[in-house]
Amino acid sequence: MVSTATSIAQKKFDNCIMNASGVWCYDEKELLEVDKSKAASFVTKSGTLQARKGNPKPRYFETNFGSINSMGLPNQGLEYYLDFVQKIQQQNPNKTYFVSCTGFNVQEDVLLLEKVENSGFKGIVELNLSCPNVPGKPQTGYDFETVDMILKTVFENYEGLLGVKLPPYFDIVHFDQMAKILNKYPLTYVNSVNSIGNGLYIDDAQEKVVIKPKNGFGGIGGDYIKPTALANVHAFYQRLDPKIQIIGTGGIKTGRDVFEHILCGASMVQVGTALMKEGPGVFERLTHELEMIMQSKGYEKLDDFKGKLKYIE
Ligand SMILES: O=C1NC(=O)NC(C(=O)O)N1
Repeated sequence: MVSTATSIAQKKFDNCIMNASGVWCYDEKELLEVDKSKAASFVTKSGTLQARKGNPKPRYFETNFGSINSMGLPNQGLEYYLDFVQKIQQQNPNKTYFVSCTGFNVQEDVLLLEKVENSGFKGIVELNLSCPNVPGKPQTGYDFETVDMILKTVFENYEGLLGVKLPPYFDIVHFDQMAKILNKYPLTYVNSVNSIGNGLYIDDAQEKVVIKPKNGFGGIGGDYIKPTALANVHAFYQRLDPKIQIIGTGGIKTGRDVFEHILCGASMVQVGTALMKEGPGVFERLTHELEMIMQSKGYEKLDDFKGKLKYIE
């Protein structure tokens, strides 16, 4: 009998597949639907200090190969998500939940994590360092000195479980430099990747972009980004202290994609575009497909193949 169970920071999950922050996690209704699905857990939309309306619509568009979005961090505010998770935690005391948050500067990041600690939240925090869609705001994950300073400052006070959501990197030297910084801190996990920022999708018939914000520039997800996602998962798996686990996000729409992310070193995978297209039923399908692949290969548990990607000698 195969098992798709996994653990992050000794927190056990009966499955290794969950939602990606930003998808099906905006409000209580969506979060409850993911909670009731076959997903291992849920992560909330990145909460900011104040609730945000986000960018003008249309701000999300699906293509045959994925999606483009410039949501602009629409969210109910961190406290809404903390209150909701506290409530649902009472009903499921043995389940570990994830709350995502993001500040617009280090002071905000510290404030957000203070709010988390004061709320008594006992799950895992995902600090989003990679939203590409707030006009005028950079993707923090590409500013290495700032990431170093944020983590140094945050860990001076925060003592809970903390993961970071990173943008995709495209240069081996950047993997080296980023891993050197991340290895200095007691991180629970690194989540690679967020969308590939500032792509452009065009409607040829209308000769027009398909989303309104930023003249059509938006984060790319789906099939387009799987090779990049797998490379980032494996690059950090190769470089990070084994105490820092990897969550793989990007391009997952079949059990094979889940299998490949785990083969690259992921302990958990998150689903964005495919969840947006299919709804929370996607978790049951992906779990079944992964189980079939494991069975056909004689693997009983994730550790039988996690991180065991072979190279050509
Ligand atoms: O981190 C994010 N990544 C995305 O691709 N989009 C959202 C957003 O725009 O809110 N945030």
